[in-house]
Amino acid sequence: MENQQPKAFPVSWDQFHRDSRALAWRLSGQGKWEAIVCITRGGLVPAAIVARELGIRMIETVCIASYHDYEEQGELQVIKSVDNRVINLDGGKGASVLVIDDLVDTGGTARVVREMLPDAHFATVYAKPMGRPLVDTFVTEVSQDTWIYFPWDMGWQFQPPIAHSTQG
Ligand SMILES: O=P(O)(O)OC[C@H]1O[C@H](OP(=O)(O)OP(=O)(O)O)[C@H](O)[C@@H]1O
Ligand code: HPA
Ligand SMILES: [Mg+2]
Repeated sequence: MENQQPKAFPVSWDQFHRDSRALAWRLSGQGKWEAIVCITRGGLVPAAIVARELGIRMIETVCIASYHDYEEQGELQVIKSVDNRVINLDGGKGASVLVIDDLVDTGGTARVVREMLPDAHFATVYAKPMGRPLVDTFVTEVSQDTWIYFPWDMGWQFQPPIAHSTQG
């Protein structure tokens, strides 16, 4: 599918690992969480890295899909909600829960999860300006007109030399 966003921010596995570990460092000074709720599918990878770094072994998922056709945002679908055993930890509003996703873009996904767990700490690796107010901790901000290319969506491809694209 053709890229709709003017700017591209490609992320390698190595960079994603470093950025997720940087997120864990930022979180490590901010409290103790009993459980991680990761927003699938993009949140699965940073959640694994943060869980390893912070020693959290209770991992729950909330399964949400909104971008059904790569860069086209469709209707937001909650495929699976948060289990009551996790919602009911520590007062029922998520005070001891860390919610993790790969990024916030418009903030639509984060808003839905915040309604489920209003007191949870919300963390993402990347944030765009529209979604940023919904996130408590993130690592890198990119502009709203940037598309982030994650390593699990990418493959090796021949790159034409720069000179070819600058020739008349
Ligand atoms: O802030 P928003 O505008 O809601 O966009 C951010 C969400 O979109 C992507 O998920 P997507 O719905 O594409 O599903 P995926 O995680 O399975 O790729 C991304 O992983 C975030 O969860
Ligand atoms: O910039 C993005 N990259 C990948 N997935 C996304 N889902 C929403 N925004 C993005
Ligand atoms: Mg997602």
